[in-house]
Amino acid sequence: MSEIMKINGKTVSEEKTPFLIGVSGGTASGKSTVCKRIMEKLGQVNMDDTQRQVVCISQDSFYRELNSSEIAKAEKGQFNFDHPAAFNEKLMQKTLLEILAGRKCEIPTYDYRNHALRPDDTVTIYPADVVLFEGILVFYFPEILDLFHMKLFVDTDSDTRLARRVTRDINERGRDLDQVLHQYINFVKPAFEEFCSPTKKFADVIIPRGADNTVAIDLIVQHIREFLNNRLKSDSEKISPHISITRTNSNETHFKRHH
Ligand SMILES: Nc1ncnc2c1ncn2[C@@H]1O[C@H](COP(=O)(O)OP(=O)(O)O)[C@@H](O)[C@H]1O
Ligand SMILES: Nc1ccn([C@@H]2O[C@H](COP(=O)(O)O)[C@@H](O)[C@H]2O)c(=O)n1
Repeated sequence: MSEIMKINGKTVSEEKTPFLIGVSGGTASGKSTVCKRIMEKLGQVNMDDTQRQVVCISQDSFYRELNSSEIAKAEKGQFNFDHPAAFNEKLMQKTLLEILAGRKCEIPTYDYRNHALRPDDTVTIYPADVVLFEGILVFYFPEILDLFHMKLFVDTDSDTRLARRVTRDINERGRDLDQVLHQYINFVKPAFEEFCSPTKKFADVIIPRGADNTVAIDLIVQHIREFLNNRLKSDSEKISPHISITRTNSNETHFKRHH
């Protein structure tokens, strides 16, 4: 018998509810890189999307649409993308609730060069056992904060973050140096101090130095592995035909979900 539980007033089967992990931290702190390392260590990277047990979603997919005057500002580094009002909070919450209810979702990808979502370039998020949701303000909105089963904060020195951000925004996001620095000094840094940094207190685990901190990442991976093994055990006790398990070596376990 599957347990029935309520998530924000909605009834869902606990059996299907993924373990939702929030990953926050300042810009360029290494949130995506930490998530990538976790996925790699769990053997979840080179596999078909439909078979993944662990998936990662970026909060950037929930930036709200800008009007033409806001886009003109954004092009000059004069729009505040680090303020909570830049996000579509309701859509973010609705999508996470769908995910927690074990439903398949379509999520748009974000185009940093044009400051817009790509509605025609969506990613399908298939039901998974563990979902990582990463972004600068994932712990800011109380109703979203409440949904996480585990909260990680990537804590990287701000000079290191600025240095990485300059290189990344120029090389990958089509920005020039003046624009990056103007945006950083006027919006990114003050908003980090006002909205992101205070949410560090909600974290269960703080990861100093981000992806360089292999000890912290290994501990988190171990915790996720235990969750997956327990779920697998209870699934196989019910003789589920939907999941198969392969152990490739003593440290790596590959899980496959058959839809
Ligand atoms: N430990 C690290 N050492 C060197 N470069 C890193 C490290 N972690 C991240 N980076 C680089 O810094 C930039 C930002 O990292 P990313 O993981 O995308 O941060 P975030 O998701 O927090 O914005 C990327 O170009 C990434 O390759
Ligand atoms: N059009 C946009 C949208 C967002 N940003 C910046 O991205 C940062 C968040 O992404 P990270 O990978 O760095 O966490 C945030 O600080 C925004 O300033 C942007 O520059 N342009």
